Formats: sequence, structure tokens, C-alpha cells
Amino acid sequence: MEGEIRNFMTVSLTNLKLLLLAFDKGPLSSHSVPPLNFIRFMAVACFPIKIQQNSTKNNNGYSASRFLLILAVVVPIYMYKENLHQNVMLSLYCIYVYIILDLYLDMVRHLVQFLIGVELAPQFNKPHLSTSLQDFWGRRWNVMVSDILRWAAYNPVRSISSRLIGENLAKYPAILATFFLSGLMHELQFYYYGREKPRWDVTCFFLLHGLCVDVEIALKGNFNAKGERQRRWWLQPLPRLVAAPLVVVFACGGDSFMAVYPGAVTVFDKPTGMDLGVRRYARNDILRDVCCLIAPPIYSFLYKLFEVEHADQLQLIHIQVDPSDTPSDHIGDLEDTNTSQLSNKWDVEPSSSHSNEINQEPNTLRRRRNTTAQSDEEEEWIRYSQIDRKKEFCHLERIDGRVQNVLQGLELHTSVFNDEEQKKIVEYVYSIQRTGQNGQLRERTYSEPRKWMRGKGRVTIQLGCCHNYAVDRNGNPPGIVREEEVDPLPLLFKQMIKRMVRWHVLPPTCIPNSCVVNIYDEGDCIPPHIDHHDFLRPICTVSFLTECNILLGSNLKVTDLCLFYGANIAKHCVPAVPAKRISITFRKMDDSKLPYKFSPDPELMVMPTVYSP
Ligand SMILES: O=C(O)CCC(=O)C(=O)O
Ligand SMILES: [Fe+2]
Repeated sequence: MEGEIRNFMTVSLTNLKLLLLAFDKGPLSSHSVPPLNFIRFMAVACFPIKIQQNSTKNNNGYSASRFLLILAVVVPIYMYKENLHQNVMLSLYCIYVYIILDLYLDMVRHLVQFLIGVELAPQFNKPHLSTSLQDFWGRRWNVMVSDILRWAAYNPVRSISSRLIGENLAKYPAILATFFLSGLMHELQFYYYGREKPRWDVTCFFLLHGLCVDVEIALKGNFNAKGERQRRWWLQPLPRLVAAPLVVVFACGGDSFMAVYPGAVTVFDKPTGMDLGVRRYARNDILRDVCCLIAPPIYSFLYKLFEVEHADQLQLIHIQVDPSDTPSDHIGDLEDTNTSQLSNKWDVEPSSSHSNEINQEPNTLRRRRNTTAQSDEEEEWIRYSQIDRKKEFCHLERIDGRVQNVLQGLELHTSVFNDEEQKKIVEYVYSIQRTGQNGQLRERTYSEPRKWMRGKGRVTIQLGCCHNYAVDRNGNPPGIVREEEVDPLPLLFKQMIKRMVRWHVLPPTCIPNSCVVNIYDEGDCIPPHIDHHDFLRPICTVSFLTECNILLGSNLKVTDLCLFYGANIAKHCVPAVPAKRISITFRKMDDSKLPYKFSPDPELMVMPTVYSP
């Protein structure tokens, strides 16, 4: 059977990978990380494997021994098949197919891993813990295949349809196309085994699930938009213990899943020689057809009923500084420098004409202030004592069945930077923006919302590392994109960090080494998201120009403007801002997730002095 399965994988997946390579996409493309030498290239092309992007200690795969144990229980039950109801047999069969697949793929993974010396990703990520169909198919079931389908169908269809029907709707046809392609691949695989004319029931099964995922995503957005309904008890999420079996039963055990069995029976009956006594799926099965029709609405309803939010601890320090005057149009001294890297443009000596007060360490401040007959200590003490700190934020929500304070760790510090300093920082930001507009920054440092996203996106400037909130157009997953290089943190921002550590706003144990600057025009927003866990907590946002609402919580009320694909766990968002606003979010990267070309900044490695009045 192993030989059969190997061919099965080679036939469909290798061809798809090679096809993607023709467009320099997918796991064999020139962007692959780590770069593929000949041996690795051949291994990735020929085997159902995926190179682990970020080396991880957590292996989400199951241990083979646990599986063998389950198998040891399931297989003997087959002996009593005559006494078992057909549907029980089908469910057992489903478990059997899953275990065999996982064992086989895991075996291949370990063998290839050993041979090519690269860590490979597990293929399954605890599918029995899925909390929604989207979670099941997108993140837990056969993840290597999901990745390939994302490149081959989802991304291209999404990009074409966003031009035709807009960014918000584009995901729906993209999802359908992905499931359709998956259906065709399965049809081909079953044909390969059974040599029977395709009955298209497998394709229908995948299309049905694609439709359900579409409905699920649409409803999630819709329900979220009606924030009030979230609070009704019957729409509150149930614990994963209840939600997960429901999703898995729908994904694998519902009547519609039986559509897959004819293929599965054809595939596995013959090579294993097991006559499982499973009835052939009847093409005109009325019950199945009815189920197909009613499954999406029922599923979507169940989804919302049993959706589980993850209890990620929110630790966000938000520093809200007083809104300064409208930014001046004055460009500042920095504009005429003409190098392409921010570090050169920006990292100016405190003594040069580019310097500003915030660039100076307390002793520099001291010297200047002495002239005003105010001692340096007094000056710093006054500034330090003017900081207003609010830490007791509390909003209780039920997450995973437990009542938790979702604002745990949130702090608000005001008056950390004075008006003059804020103005300088804002001017700096504008000068970087102009540098980016002139194409003088690294490709992923500066990005503007696309034209049709006006009012929905915002300008972002990423420094220190490039990271994705969602899968990017190259298929990179959310989180730090380790192979991308962006411009480094400029001196001014490093000095902001030092100031915040010195004045007890940031802990000296978590000194940020990256940041994202968000420039919002009136009406722009940031959709609900949780900052990726490639970044350590706490995370710190400094806000300029305009006061605005920032929503925090596990179930956010979201306006239509902020509908966001994949935001099933929404933790914070900035709804449409009333006027121009700038924010700088500082984050420390997890050491194991640093960009490959990242070199730690010596200035930020020395523990900054903490002020003690
Ligand atoms: O602009 C803000 O205040 C929030 C920014 C943010 O959440 C982010 O960039 O992840
Ligand atoms: Fe964020």
C-alpha cells in the first residue's frame, strides 16, 4: 500500500509543485527558505513534505505510538462489522483512513528529515481540536496540501477577483476555487486507484465544504458586525471540548462526507484486502442531496453557536500621548540626504544640525537645561512625575469557558513625550514616508494601501523586521517573514525606546528591536487582530496627532469598514479614525524568529539605565 500511496502523492502533488515552479511560486520556487540545494529540491518535489519555516520545539504531530494504540483498538472492531450499524463502520473507516495517512506521512517526514537534514513540518495539526471548518481545512488538516492549494488556487483567484469584485468579496470565489481544485485532485487520485469513471461526488463534497467555509466567514463577519448579538448567552462560544467534536463530526462524519467514501473504499479496500462491508455510495442518495442543501446554513449556525475563541493573554501597553498640533509641512533638515537606507538618512549625531531634543540622553538635556537655572535632576524629575499611568483596566469575558480579564496587562501612559518632541517624531515619520514614496526604502519597509482600499487600509512602515498580519501575496504565513529585509530602527526611535525604559514605561527585560509605523488618513482603520506571537509581550504603541478609539477584547464589535478575512480571533482594532493619526508600535521579536539577516543593534543590547527618583 505504501507504494500505492507514494504514487498517489507523486501523481498529483509533484505535478502541481512543478507547475507552480514554472511561475516561480510554491515550495520549489527561488524564494524557498532555506534555499534548496539539489538534494532538497528533489526531496521537496518528490515527497509529500513541507520544510518547517521556523524551527520549532513544539511538534504538533501525534506520536506514532498513540496512533498505533488507536489503530489497535479500531481494527479489531472491524471483525464485528456485521453487528455494527453502517454509519458506525463509516466513522471507524474515517478514523482508519486518517490514522494511516498520518502515520504514513509522518514516516516519510522523519525519513526525509534524516536524509536531507532539514526540519520538516508535521502534516496534521490536531484536527480533532478544530473549532471551525476554516480552522479544520486551513490550519489543521494536511497542511502541506493546503499550502500548495493556497498558492495554486487561492492566491491567484483572490488577486483576480479583487480586481473584479473588490477586496472584501474576493476571498469567497478564491475559497470555492481552492476547494474545487482539491476536489479535482482527489477525483484524479481515486481514478488512479480505481480506474473507474469519475462520479464527481468527491468534487461535490469539496465544493460543499468550500461553500460552508464561505458561509462561515460571511457569517462571522456579519455576526461580528452586530456586536450586540454577541452578548446573548446562546451566541456565546462553548468550550473547545464541545465545539471541536461538532466541527470534526461535520467535517468527517456528516452524511455529505460519505461522498468521499466511494473513493476511499476503492483506494483502501483493494490494497489492504479488507472487506469493510461499507455500502457503495449511491449516486442518487436523496438524503445526501438534502443534506448538501441544508448543511451550509446549519453548519454556519452551529459554527457561531459553538465557536471557540482562543484565550490568548493580551498584553499591550498603549502609550497615548497628548495630541500635538497639526503636523507642520516643514520637511526638516533630513530631507536632502540622498541615500537609500534609512539608517544612513536618519541616524544623525546628536550634535549635528539634524539633532533634536529627544535624540539626547538625559545628560545632554541636563547641559541645556542648566542654562535655564533648573537643575537637570529637577527637570527630569518633573517630566517623570508628569507621566500619568493607568493600569487597572478590566473587561471580563468568557473565554474557553472561563471568565477572564481580556485587558490583563494593558497600560496607558500619557505625557511621556512633550509637544515639541511629538512634533519632531511626527516630522520624522513624514520624512520616512516621503523617502518610501520616492522608492528609496527597502521593498517591504514601506507600503501603501491599494487604491481600492482607501478608507480601509493605512500606510505602514516596518522597521527591524518585516511581518505579515495575514498570508501575503507570496504565500508567506502571518508572522515575521524571516527571509525579508527591511530598514533598521533609526536612532530617533531607539532613543524613544530608551526614554520609555528609563521612565518605567517599558520593562528593561523586553526591549523592542522592531516597530511598525501606521499612518492613518481620516477614515482609515486597522482591522481586528492579535499581534503575532513571533513578538514577545508587552507590545507598546505610541500614538500621535489625533485621539481615537481603540477597541480591545476577544469579541470585538466591528464596523463594515473593518471586516477582515481570517479574523476569527479579534483582540484589538482601530475603527475608522476621525482625522489623520500616526502610531508607532514597538515590538521585541522572539529570538528564534529573527529575520535571517538581522543583526542585533549594540545600542539596544546594553541595558538602558532605569530612572530612580
Ligand atoms: O495604530 C494603533 O494604535 C494600533 C496598531 C496595531 O495594533 C498594530 O500595528 O499591530
Ligand atoms: Fe496590533
